[in-house]
Amino acid sequence: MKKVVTSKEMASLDAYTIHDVGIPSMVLMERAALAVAAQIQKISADRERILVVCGNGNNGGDGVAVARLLYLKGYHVDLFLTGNSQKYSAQMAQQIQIARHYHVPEVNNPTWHEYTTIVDAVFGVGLTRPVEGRYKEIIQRMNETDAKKVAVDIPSGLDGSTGRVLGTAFCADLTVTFAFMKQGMCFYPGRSLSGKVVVADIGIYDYPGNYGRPVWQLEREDMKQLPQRVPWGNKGTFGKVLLVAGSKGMCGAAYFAACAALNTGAGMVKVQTVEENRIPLQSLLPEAMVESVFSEEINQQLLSWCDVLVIGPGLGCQDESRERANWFLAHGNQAGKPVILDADGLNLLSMNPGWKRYLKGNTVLTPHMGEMGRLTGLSISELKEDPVGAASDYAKETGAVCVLKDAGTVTAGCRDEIYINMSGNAGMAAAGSGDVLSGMLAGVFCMYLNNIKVPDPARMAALGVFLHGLCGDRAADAAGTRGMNARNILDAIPLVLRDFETGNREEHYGKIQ
Ligand SMILES: NC(=O)C1=CN([C@@H]2O[C@H](COP(=O)(O)OP(=O)(O)OC[C@H]3O[C@@H](n4cnc5c(N)ncnc54)[C@H](OP(=O)(O)O)[C@@H]3O)[C@@H](O)[C@H]2O)[C@@H](O)CC1
Ligand SMILES: Nc1ncnc2c1ncn2[C@@H]1O[C@H](COP(=O)(O)OP(=O)(O)O)[C@@H](O)[C@H]1O
Ligand SMILES: [K+]
Repeated sequence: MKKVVTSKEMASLDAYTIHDVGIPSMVLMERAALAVAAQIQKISADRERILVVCGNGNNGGDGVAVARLLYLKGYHVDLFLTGNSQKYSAQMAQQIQIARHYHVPEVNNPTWHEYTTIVDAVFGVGLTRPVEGRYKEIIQRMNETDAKKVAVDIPSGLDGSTGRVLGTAFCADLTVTFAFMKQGMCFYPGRSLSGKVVVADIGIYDYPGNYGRPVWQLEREDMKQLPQRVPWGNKGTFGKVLLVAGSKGMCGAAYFAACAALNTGAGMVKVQTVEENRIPLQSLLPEAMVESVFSEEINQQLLSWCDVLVIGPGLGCQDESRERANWFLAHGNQAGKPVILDADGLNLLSMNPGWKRYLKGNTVLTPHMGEMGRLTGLSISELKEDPVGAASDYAKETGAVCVLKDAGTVTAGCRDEIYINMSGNAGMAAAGSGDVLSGMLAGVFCMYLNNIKVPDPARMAALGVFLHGLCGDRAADAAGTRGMNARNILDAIPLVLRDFETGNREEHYGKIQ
């Protein structure tokens, strides 16, 4: 799990390390420059020509130090100091003095096409306003070259908190970022502009003070947290999922969610749906049971049978759908069962705000941007401006976990734990992917039924979101991002889970012959 910080938080961490811990700024800068130089050495052959473009601040200071380190290693490096010497930060001025001592070459008007690597040290996390004028022109020239492009800390022009471009931005192949992943590099377009990201340890660590909300990015390694399947279990042990899903003419969503729950390892699945969906569902997914009677007695039986509920995929918003959602949401939460509320379940929630009283810490809401707009009254552009804030505010307001789905899905619980998801791809922007997610989330909740240590529901939801993206990536490997569909994601679930299972099995039972 990697910590993710905003520009403002990074500035506080820098200041804390320098002033409270006592590590001099020049020491941090040297470590930062060493990390960048090491990465450049990996991608640049000896004879290549490197141009390091520096601004006035400490990001520029890093760049000057990088140029010096590479020059002293024998690289053909030129420094291009773009700013006004009157405005140099103290460290930048000191770095220039050191570089001049070693006669690192400087150019004022670079012949751009001669360079094979361009290093961007114009602006870092200190960018405060849109890039204009001469800086804009320089960044555009840097982007136009065919050289390999390396950004120091963050591509210049990128807002380190939102991922938005401020005026114009450097488009990097590689970004060497310091201490922590920056939030603006997790969201598009920042994520595309950053290229490959290496997070370098430069001696800045977390501190116990509260400088903001902790935000995390899950990694493959974290999937090892998923509990292994207990060897003594039966189908009841592994969880019973009830899906309140599907309406007349909307059977597919119920199928995707039900199949996803089974493929993620749930022991049994029942679908509460309309009679019209019985035959198609049972033909498509004979493993699932179907119930179409909606009565107090049958509903109570379904509820006491299940461990986890999914309410909403393909449910529709008509009166009869509203009654179904209302009954199972109200009673499900009263019974203390985890509820995944998705799709029309969320649309019904926005039409019936009184339902918020049914939401609890183990309710997971999975709105995409459109659904979130209906729930909160915010526009999509407002939501995209600060998805972390939007998800976390809504989680706090409702007391539920909010999974705000997008290319970088944000999962927030009401206890301030926030996750930004980086798995998945544009092939998942296709009908049915969201239904698969809701079923997978139920499957992940089922995995923890027999576990002594049950993580916070927000963590379980974030693991499900990450897993969903990994399955999307596996589906894209098989079918490409254009041709893949929700069924490819369903097919990928067992394969992806198997990767993590093999390790577990060997760890627990020794190598299987
Ligand atoms: N703290 C440390 O010791 C460490 C910091 N480290 C490094 O420092 C970076 C942060 O450095 P930083 O805070 O100096 O800010 P930075 O990103 O260089 O930009 C500020 C400069 O840009 C200018 N400027 C801003 N916007 C502008 C615009 N639109 N158009 C034009 N100018 C604009 C601004 O000018 P001003 O606003 O004052 O006019 C100022 O001159 C960080 O990313 C990392 O690389 C590491 O070495 C580790 C140790
Ligand atoms: N470009 C993308 N990169 C990564 N994940 C994506 C991308 N586009 C969509 N997704 C994921 O695919 C799913 C789409 O869900 P949703 O919008 O509810 O679709 P549907 O309702 O059609 O099933 C979400 O989990 C979302 O995060
Ligand atoms: K930069």
